[in-house]
Amino acid sequence: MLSIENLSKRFGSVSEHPLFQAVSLRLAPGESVAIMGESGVGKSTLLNCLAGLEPVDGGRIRLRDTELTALNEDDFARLRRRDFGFVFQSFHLLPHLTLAQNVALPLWLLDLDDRTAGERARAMLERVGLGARADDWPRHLSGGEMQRVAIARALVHEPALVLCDEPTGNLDPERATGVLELLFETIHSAGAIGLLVTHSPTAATHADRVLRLTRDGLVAA
Ligand SMILES: Nc1ncnc2c1ncn2[C@@H]1O[C@H](COP(=O)(O)OP(=O)(O)OP(=O)(O)O)[C@@H](O)[C@H]1O
Repeated sequence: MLSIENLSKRFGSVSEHPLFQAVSLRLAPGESVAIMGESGVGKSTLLNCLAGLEPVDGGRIRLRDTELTALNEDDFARLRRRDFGFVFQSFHLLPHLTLAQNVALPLWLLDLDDRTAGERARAMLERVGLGARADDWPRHLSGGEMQRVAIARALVHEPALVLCDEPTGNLDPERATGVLELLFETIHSAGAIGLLVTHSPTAATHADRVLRLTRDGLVAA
């Protein structure tokens, strides 16, 4: 379970109006939500707060039994490696690693041995339809294929929470649909919680629920 209670975030002095406040949301394993909202309202900042990359000014975030907002940086970094997956607009594949090595990265960071990490990475690449390309290089892939690898990397360590920031922003509509179907199918079947930030109403329809972020919280879109 992910539980966000009354979250608020402010940049600048306390006299300034918060960027957003009263953000509350509960999501069970296997559930997903898309968050839309006008440019600059704080969608990416909200994801950064959830990932512990930005401090919050008020409220609480709990994931499973852990209050994330009470963790110190080191503990959050450990938990982030284990329980979070990320998919961004830019695919962030490492060019000097093969696809299998890119996907194995989160497992190496969790100290899995090379052999197990390699096997799991290859199995995950199979799931996203790129098993035959495991030893190929990122530069040989199309944008849609790169994002499939990024999805495999985001989910290979079976994270509890997958944060996606405009994951199909660099893809044409046809590729975007295929990638989103794969992304949400993989999140749901893994029993993970998916949180998607997007400007695209079409992309948002792939999530179970669509919400809009406002300065005063999340409302139905
Ligand atoms: N580290 C920071 N320091 C100060 N202001 C920041 C910082 N990060 C973001 N902001 C400001 O917070 C506001 C929200 O930014 P954010 O990127 O979260 O919005 P967004 O809703 O994701 O926008 P978009 O849809 O355009 O990507 C913006 O005005 C931005 O300039």
